[in-house]
Amino acid sequence: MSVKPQVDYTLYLVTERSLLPNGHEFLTHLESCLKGGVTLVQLREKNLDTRPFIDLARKTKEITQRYNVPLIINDRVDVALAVDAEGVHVGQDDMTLAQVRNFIGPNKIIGVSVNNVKEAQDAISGGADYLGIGAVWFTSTKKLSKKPLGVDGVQAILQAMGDANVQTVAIGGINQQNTPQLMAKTSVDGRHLDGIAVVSAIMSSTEPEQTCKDFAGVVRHYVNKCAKSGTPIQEQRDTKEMIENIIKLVPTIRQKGPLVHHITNNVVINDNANATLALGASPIMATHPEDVKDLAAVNGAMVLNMGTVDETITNAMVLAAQENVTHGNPVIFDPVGAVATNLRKKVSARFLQECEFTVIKGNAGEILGLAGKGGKSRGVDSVGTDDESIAAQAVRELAKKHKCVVGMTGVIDYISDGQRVIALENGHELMASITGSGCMATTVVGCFAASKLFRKLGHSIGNHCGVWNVLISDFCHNIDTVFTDHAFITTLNIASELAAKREDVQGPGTFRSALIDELYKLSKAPETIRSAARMRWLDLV
Ligand SMILES: Cc1ncc(COP(=O)(O)OP(=O)(O)O)c(N)n1
Ligand SMILES: Cc1ncsc1CCOP(=O)(O)O
Repeated sequence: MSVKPQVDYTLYLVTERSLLPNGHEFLTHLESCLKGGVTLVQLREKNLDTRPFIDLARKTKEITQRYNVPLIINDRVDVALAVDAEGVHVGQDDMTLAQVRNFIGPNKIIGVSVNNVKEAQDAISGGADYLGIGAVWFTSTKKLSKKPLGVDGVQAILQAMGDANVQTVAIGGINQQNTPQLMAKTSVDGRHLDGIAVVSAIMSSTEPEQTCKDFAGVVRHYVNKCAKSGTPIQEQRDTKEMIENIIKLVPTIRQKGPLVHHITNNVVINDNANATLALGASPIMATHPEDVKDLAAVNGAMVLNMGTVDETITNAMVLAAQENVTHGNPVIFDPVGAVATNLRKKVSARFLQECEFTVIKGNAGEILGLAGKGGKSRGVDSVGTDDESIAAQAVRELAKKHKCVVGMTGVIDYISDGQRVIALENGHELMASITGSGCMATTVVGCFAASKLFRKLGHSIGNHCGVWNVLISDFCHNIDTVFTDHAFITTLNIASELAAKREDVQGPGTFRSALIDELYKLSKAPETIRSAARMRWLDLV
């Protein structure tokens, strides 16, 4: 009698033949994926009659068997039995777990789709071997009947599971850009995802072997860290390496021209749009809820700036944050004047409660205030702290609490992912003499974050794997990508130093124009950043 196979859930390929690139044959594509490190395969055929389904399953199993990788059949117990597949995956509307177990016996694997804590608990008590938690994000592969969970929703399910003996994968909208974020943010207190289940980003890849290597490398990186420490410890990377990454990424913004949707304050709309253009990204400054929804489907990043508080705009911003999260887009929040008035305190509290941010970036007064460390604002101007350890604690605690990257701008900028804190030391005092320089820093973070999300209408991310291979190796294997995004503020700070040095700059008015020019010049010749950038890690207890 066969025994239940040991399964490695790291990279679970769920098939969808209609997504194959032109000229790719299914079984050859599958074999490349297995060579690239796929550890589990699910044959998912929604429209195939029984006999051709069995034929395909048999051919698929011949290949998976050669790679020692288990084959799971989606929905169809009869097909699984016919080819002696290693297991079956069922959803909430399919045959029940108990019925499947009766048919296929105790030594086969059963996976169950879950979307909330109750479904997870039922599946666990019913004896599921693994849970497919999703959809994490919006996906065009499957019509979703429920709102995507977001990373927070996945984490809530994982946490509620405690130490239950069941494996977990996340599914839905997972691509190479959002995998590090998903893995890092869901690894808490010893519980973590065991892997990811991916359809389109692998099935539509023109370089499936490399794509799978990249995915598997990222997932393993986080799973291994978690196994060692309970919560993954992020390394303090060599700052020289970080600077080289910035230099490499700068031109990709212009190459890709990603859309960066801003809902920002009345004072800085024009400067924020021009800074976006100067870096080679494409600004759109739209506030209507209908626009917000459509744009989320094509957006590279969402920049939200609460400088002009107004109820309609606040509602649009909350909607924009939520819509963009369901599409897996980075959302960057600038809590302008967060603690300046009672109204702003209420509004910023609402944002933090209702939205999931990738990055929160504010001045010292705002960040200290949100972190409960006594920050003050005079109007929207910062009244900060000269004490580096207070600044560092504030960014770190806020980042940990909201599970995102937090940056505090000022003479020195402090950035944290909840563990590490880095100080960026470039910048010029004239920045404080023009309005909206902090908002411009938020825009710069948005442009860099967007440049890694190569969304094209109607195309899946998998088509851009060539570019991804370069980026993934630089950004994903060692670090949480969003952390590096924030270090890109360095680019603006260096632009301010270059602008201030110019002979034609006589004061704030000329400085403002020169700043945009220097940002533009840096975007064309980023090597200048190499000798100019100054950043250092802080060692905190
Ligand atoms: C690993 C994994 N997780 C979830 C699903 C979704 O299954 P289901 O809800 O049954 O939807 P369909 O895949 O049948 O459309 C899955 N297939 N795999
Ligand atoms: C089958 C399934 N179940 C929940 S989301 C999903 C589709 C995931 O596809 P993709 O990886 O292309 O987003």
